[in-house]
Amino acid sequence: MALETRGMHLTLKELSKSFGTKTVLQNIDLEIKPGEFVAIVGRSGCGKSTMLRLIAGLDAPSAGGVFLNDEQSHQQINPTIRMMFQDPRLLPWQRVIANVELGLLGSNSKAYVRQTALQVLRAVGLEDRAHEWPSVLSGGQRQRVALARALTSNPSLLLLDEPLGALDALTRIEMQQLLENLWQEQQFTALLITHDVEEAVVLADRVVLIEDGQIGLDVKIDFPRPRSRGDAEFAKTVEKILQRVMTRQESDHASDYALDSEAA
Ligand SMILES: Nc1ncnc2c1ncn2[C@@H]1O[C@H](COP(=O)(O)OP(=O)(O)OP(=O)(O)O)[C@@H](O)[C@H]1O
Repeated sequence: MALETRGMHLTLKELSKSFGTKTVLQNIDLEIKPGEFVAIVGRSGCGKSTMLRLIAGLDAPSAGGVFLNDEQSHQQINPTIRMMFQDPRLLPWQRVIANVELGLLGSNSKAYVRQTALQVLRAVGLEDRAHEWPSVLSGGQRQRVALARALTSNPSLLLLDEPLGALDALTRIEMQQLLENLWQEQQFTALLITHDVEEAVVLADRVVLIEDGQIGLDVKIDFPRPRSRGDAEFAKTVEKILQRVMTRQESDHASDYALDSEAA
């Protein structure tokens, strides 16, 4: 696996997206440094997945732009960006190894593709399941295969749309640790959508809250890693972000409270 820093520098400039008359994202300015891990939180329907789709080039902004390593993206598919979803989206008619090999696009030799896929499967702890069908794996194992597939091509940006949302609590914690380890090792830039504020504070360098189509909070998390959920500062930070999310859910008016983008 590559050890050099090669995370993507991602910048959103005055990014807006509307569907018909409904404005979902409005003038979003956000800079994510190479190798940074940023978590996006916010109430259901606030525009988190829409933001990820714009970054991935799967949808076009209504105004403003997405800049990948300082170059404006024009909806072309960028092979150094990979996505992972809540549903692992494995091909059931392909064995685990073949599913992982799908992550390696282009004209690589068969031997290279096989060797790389096995190496990444080893990194997610599933090398011994390489020749099985996805259907015999557990939900957590399938998500590990999806993570392996996303990482085979050494992405510079990994977009994670609630990838651990369907897992049980223990498997989820194990996957968080695996994701953190692989991110530290491979040094890609990571953007994680999650409904779980604790997960955001465990994993991210920054937690960004989207509300009313804008950035309501941008909180730097600088506790040492690996982070302990039992730590008093940790619990305080989670609580403050949660309070803000919940306050907003109960409020009908954006002007009911002031924006505070300094710290939670
Ligand atoms: N293609 C589309 N056409 C019309 N409306 C859309 C489209 N895609 C998303 N929306 C609307 O945009 C809003 C934001 O959707 P989005 O999926 O980005 O929210 P989200 O924050 O990811 O929600 P959740 O947390 O529930 O997944 C929603 O009101 C949704 O109905």
